[in-house]
Amino acid sequence: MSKNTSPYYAAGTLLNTYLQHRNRGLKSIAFDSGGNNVPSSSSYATVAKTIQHLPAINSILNADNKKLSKAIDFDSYKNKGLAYVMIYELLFSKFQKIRGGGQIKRMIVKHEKELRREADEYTSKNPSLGDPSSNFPRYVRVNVMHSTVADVVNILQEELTKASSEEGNSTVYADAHVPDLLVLPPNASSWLHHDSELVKSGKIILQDKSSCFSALVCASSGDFCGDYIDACSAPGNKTSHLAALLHASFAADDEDEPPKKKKKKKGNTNKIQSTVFACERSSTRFDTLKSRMDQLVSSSSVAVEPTHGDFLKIDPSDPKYANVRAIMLDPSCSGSGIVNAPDRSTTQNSDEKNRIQSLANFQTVALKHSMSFPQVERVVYSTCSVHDEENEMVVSNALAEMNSGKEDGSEWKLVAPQCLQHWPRRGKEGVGGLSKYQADCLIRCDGLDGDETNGFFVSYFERTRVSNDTSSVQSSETTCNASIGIPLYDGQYKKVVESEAPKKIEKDPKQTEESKSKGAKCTNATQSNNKAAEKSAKKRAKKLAWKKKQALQKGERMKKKEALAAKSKEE
Ligand SMILES: C[S@@+](CC[C@H](N)C(=O)[O-])C[C@H]1O[C@@H](n2cnc3c(N)ncnc32)[C@H](O)[C@@H]1O
Repeated sequence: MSKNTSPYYAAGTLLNTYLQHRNRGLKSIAFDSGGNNVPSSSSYATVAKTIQHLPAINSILNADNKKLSKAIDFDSYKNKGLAYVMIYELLFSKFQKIRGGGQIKRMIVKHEKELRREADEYTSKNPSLGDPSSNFPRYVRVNVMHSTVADVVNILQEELTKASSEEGNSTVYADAHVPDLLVLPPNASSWLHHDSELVKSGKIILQDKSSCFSALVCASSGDFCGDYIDACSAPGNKTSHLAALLHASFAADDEDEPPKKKKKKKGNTNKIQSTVFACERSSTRFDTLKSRMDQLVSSSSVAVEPTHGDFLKIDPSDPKYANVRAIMLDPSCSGSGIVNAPDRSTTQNSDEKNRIQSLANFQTVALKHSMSFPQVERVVYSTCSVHDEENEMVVSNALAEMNSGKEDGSEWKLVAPQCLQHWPRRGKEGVGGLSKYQADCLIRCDGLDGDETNGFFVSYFERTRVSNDTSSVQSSETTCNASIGIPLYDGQYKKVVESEAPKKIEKDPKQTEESKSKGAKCTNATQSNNKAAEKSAKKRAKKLAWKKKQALQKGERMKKKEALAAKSKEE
């Protein structure tokens, strides 16, 4: 077949290379070579979709003792990539036909009827074929640095009502775990996408639910003191989320400040209270990060400083980072949790195993590096992988290495994030020798097992130091979406009946007690003998007491008002 006769030639060539070097991943095969070999976006998308459908196509060809494979003479094709792409186009693409000409096309089209019959049978047995994430709700994170949840809900509700059929559910829900995260039906993607005005204006970010967990845990555990490092940050979804959460927290603190203090602070309202250093190694991704931060971050209390370079080469004693108390580490990973990743691999051949192991080695080094910053009290480590090697094993290895031979009395411990205490899917006990208590501190998500979000893993560590201070301060609770006046999402858009819903964790009562007391001890950075943290903890406790008093007084006033109203009604 001549190069120019098929519109699928480039896609077929790319797919052939992928089939020969699966361990490298489609993205790196397509884009790492650079120059003229970079495929067009439509060729890349076609190959990505064909790869998602390979199990289906192979099953169709091989059914009934390879009946259709023999009929179209599949084994004789040198350009199998091209044949796969054509079968995908015919059976699964929106075009439902093969464009162009050529001998392979003629062979396939000759057996179109039988191919379609087998495809229908396969689809009826695999309803979420190709892209199970198409059943996930559309998650929308409101960027509270540019807008308010109420304003965005109003706009989205109007759009959703316009776009929905009369019988369909057209409600904008609030997510039950992540503040400022809204939940729309899965088909909202047809009108809400990256070119939508709300996205382009930076008022919303189309971010999957599980990937919001890292910044949520980082910002809502411990005290909001000091600076932050986002160690591997491009394209910056988690960075901007962290900035937004800190911004909202400082704004709430300002509102709650006793009036006397507020007066004193006048004229000093534009003070940056926290800087997020967003580190990124890749130059192209750094450019993306920078322009997105310019677009998304606008706060008088939080600054994001994009930093181009290798996180592993940052000197933990560099004075620039002296005020950093928390690190969010979301390093490169296999992406095996992303359910619609084109080359998501569930079975591991030896190349895939080597790739995962080398990723895990890098992840462990990066986690240990985060824990080596002397003044850092909290580290959040996350991946969008479902492999134990990149998750529990990394956690366990880093803990073992960082806690051994310590002479300063400090120790890194896993802590269960308070903001996700009701999330049911936890880590795996026994992997890497983790105890049940430790595994229960970990968060896992599995999009293929009912979680309605991509596979994800989050671990949260706190450094505990030997301290004589026994005063303890309540850990910060996340602002709950229940208070914003829209209904909470509770699976209303779930289409697939869950046969294997995530099991609730049955807690060992003894260990639950242990975890409670350990959690209470460790959930706050103020546990350390770090003076700054201690001071701000006392401040926070004072503020909490003041807030409580205000709430009580408000309650009293309301009661009096009601009593007066009732009395005047009676009169
Ligand atoms: C999983 S992505 C991060 C996604 C990001 N947290 C977000 O939510 O948008 C990992 C990023 O880490 C970067 N990276 C990998 N190794 C690094 C290193 N040693 N130092 C800094 N960045 C690194 C990669 O280039 C990639 O952009």
